Amino acid sequence: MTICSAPGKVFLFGEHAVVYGKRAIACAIDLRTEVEVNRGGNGIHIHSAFKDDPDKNPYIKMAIKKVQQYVDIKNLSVKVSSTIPIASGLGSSAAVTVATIGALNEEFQVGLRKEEIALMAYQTELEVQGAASPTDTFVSTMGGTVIVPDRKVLPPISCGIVVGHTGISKSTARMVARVRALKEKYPDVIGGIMDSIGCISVRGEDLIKKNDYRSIGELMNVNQGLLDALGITIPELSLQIHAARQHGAYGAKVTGAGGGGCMVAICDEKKCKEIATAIGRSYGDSFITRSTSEGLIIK
Ligand SMILES: Nc1ncnc2c1ncn2[C@@H]1O[C@H](COP(=O)(O)OP(=O)(O)OP(=O)(O)O)[C@@H](O)[C@H]1O
Ligand SMILES: C[C@@](O)(CCO)CC(=O)[O-]
Ligand SMILES: [Mg+2]
Repeated sequence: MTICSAPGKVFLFGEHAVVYGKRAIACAIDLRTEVEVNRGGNGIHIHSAFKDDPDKNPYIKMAIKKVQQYVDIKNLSVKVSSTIPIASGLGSSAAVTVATIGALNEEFQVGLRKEEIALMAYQTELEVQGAASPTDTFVSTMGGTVIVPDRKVLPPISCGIVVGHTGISKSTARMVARVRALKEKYPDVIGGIMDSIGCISVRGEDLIKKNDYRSIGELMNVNQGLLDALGITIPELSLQIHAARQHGAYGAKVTGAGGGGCMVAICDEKKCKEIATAIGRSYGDSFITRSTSEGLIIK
């Protein structure tokens, strides 16, 4: 029996643009998905409290298929438990994929290194979704603050992080397809927006190294303006974003694919409670979280 867990994430900068090779920066957060694998039984059985997916666990099944390229897995039970809101921009699909591959790697002594697990998890997301960047799977495997496609790992950020959750679920695959259609229709216009988002992430690396959270927040706000231009913000997310800014956040934006799901604000730690309350009053729920260095771990 092996148990592994892997974290969710927030994007500071670069979602959507990263699908086109632009730079993005994301932080692992202290919400996690735990996967327990047990050999034996009769066939492959998956148990998860999340049962809404019409495709019935596509990420877990694809993750098992990837590991089956290395070892014969016939009889197996997989149990999943998670504190990451699903289909909400916090990387729940990456966390369940990374934790599954990590647990199988350990249980069947496949010998994959962390970089290889991250790559296999990325290929899993790519096959299930049709399009994906390596960001979510890389940050979930490595923890800390990551820069993609460079695959740099920096320490966790040390400011306050508040997440607003609209409770409106969305599908990453569908949002990525919508942005792609817009880009194909107006390649010159949307291409320029993608370039600008990439520039923000390039500036962001230096600011993160200097712990300049005020400037990081300023650029998160600029990034949000560009995400809005891509059409991925909904009114409920805008309410939460503006509530966070009005109550002293350094910056606030959508995290992940948009179309619903979550926004993220960064702030002085002392301001977290006030901002979380303001977000919750504007729409949906909110919670305070932390950036973590703990990526994929074996329990
Ligand atoms: N605990 C879980 N158990 C089983 N499947 C899960 C679990 N968590 C996530 N999933 C799978 O991930 C899918 C949601 O992935 P999706 O990429 O749309 O959203 P997300 O990863 O939460 O957000 P984002 O990709 O924007 O960060 C679910 O439909 C389900 O297939
Ligand atoms: C929208 C997107 O950029 C972020 C999803 O968390 C898709 C991806 O990077 O795979
Ligand atoms: Mg996902």
